[in-house]
Amino acid sequence: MAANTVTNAQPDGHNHEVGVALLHDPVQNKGTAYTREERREWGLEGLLPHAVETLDRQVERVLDHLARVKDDLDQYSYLMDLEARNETVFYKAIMSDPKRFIPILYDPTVADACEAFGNLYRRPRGMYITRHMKGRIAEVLRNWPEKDVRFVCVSTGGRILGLGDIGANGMGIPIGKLQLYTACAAVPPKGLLPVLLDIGTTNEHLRADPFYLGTREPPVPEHELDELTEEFIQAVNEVFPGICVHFEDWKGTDAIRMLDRYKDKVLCYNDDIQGTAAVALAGISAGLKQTGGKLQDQRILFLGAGSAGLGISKLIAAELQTLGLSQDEARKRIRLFDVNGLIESSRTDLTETQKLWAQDEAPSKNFVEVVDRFKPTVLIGVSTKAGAFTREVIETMSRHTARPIIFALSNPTHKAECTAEQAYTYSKGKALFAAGVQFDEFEYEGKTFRPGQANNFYIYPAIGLATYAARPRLLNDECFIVAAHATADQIGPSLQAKGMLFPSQDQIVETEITTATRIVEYMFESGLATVERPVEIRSWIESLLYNPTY
Ligand SMILES: NC(=O)C1=CN([C@@H]2O[C@H](COP(=O)(O)OP(=O)(O)OC[C@H]3O[C@@H](n4cnc5c(N)ncnc54)[C@H](O)[C@@H]3O)[C@@H](O)[C@H]2O)C=CC1
Ligand SMILES: CC(=O)C(=O)O
Ligand SMILES: [Mg+2]
Repeated sequence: MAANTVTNAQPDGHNHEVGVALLHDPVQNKGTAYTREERREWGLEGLLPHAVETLDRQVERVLDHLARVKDDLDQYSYLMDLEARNETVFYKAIMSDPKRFIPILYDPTVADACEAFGNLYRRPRGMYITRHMKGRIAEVLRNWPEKDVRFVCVSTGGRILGLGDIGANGMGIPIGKLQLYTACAAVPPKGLLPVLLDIGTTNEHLRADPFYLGTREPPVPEHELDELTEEFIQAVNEVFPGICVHFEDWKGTDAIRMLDRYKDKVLCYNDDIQGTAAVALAGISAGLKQTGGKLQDQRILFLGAGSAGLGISKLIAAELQTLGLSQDEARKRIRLFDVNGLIESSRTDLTETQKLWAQDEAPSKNFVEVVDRFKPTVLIGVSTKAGAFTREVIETMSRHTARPIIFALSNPTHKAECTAEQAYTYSKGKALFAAGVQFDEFEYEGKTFRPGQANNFYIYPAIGLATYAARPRLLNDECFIVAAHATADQIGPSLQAKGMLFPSQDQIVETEITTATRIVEYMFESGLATVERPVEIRSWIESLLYNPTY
């Protein structure tokens, strides 16, 4: 047995595992695709059934199996197991039909996977950095076997989708987000590291759950979180030089504070703030192409003024300034309404970032009243408040606006501010609608409406691919504005004619390569890129892509 599991030194200096160890290595394992010669060479004879199969046949088996699994969470579990057995088959299957698999690996099924994380747990994936490792984080990170890590997606679990604080159960999100770097933008999976920064959780129900896998403590106080994060940021940069830190699903105020602290110092971004902002800007731009309106003429109202709402507001205001408006004029076109009412200047509970958006106007705790008063042309839900876009809200908006643009971005499905059916019915078919999840097409008075999916997965994998290729010093807001325009520009006349606000998910890899190409061009033009500029950017990016093959 021992002789059957040792590693053999190869001419290229790398070790090649043999025997059972090889079959248990998901990156190298080819399973039934090993040829007879390979089976002899690598000590696999007798360890595999007789048949020698192609990769395509292996993928067919996966698809055939999944076609018979009814429950999405069961499909998710099967796919996670597949990835742990054979990464090549996993990505080949996912990338064969991204539209079908994005909702399984990611939003909305990943929400169920996170909620059941402790029950579903089978094997470790990614890294768990806890408060108890303070002072030793770099040492712990060195336990990760891959040395050339290019991205770390890190969450505290403090605000997972619209599910609130679910602590270490949130690990499903960094895992899923990084899987989409590969599935949607062909970023090689080798250098992707999911991390759960386990700072404790406010979730008493989970702390009492016997299957909970995180630290059973309330979260560390803010100053301790800041120290822990500072050490983490320094440690990942020391252990994995050139790494990009992707912040995901932190508690809103932590998310904003960390991005403000690190965006000009290290290569990092916050997907909920910047990625979401870009996808919203892309959707609004696409919507305006259909209505013939101009961004300068819009009145944009947000329900929710946390990391997503404030991030989108900032990027829209930046875009308006490039169109010639002053900062004040830009901000006047935007209103935010949070759990305590309209953000306006008499409020005493606002954060410094929220104060930037407070206008001198009458307070209100009544959302319909604010809709009636402000007459938004664009309504964006980032509140986690399911059903908040009531019939009254949408009817009031529709009275003032010929083609209301309505985005119900809160995730997962049961947190959306309204459904597609509600948006189209309440607006009498006038709304241009998108949600964080994909709603089905809807027939209204003989017309078929195609809701968009306004989800940051249209943006962050492209940012990832651009970053992977150009290795920028930093990522600035302009990278996200470029990404937004590149995404919107890919909705050509035929998609526009179908009322689509986002590109088709069938060709998501092509779409994100096109977006990444535009971002990389900007990175070279602005001096952010640190690698040598190639003659032809797109073909150079294409030469770097992951291709699931043996
Ligand atoms: N579609 C997408 O790509 C994305 C969607 N989101 C979703 O947006 C939602 C919010 O995310 P964050 O802004 O990061 O969270 P956050 O916790 O930072 O902010 C939530 C905001 O909603 C407000 N709020 C809560 N209950 C409310 C109520 N009943 N009425 C009005 N406002 C209320 C809060 O006061 C706060 O301002 C989440 O559900 C998340 O899943 C976030 C990022 C991307
Ligand atoms: C999509 C996403 O990033 C969120 O809902 O948090
Ligand atoms: Mg998120």
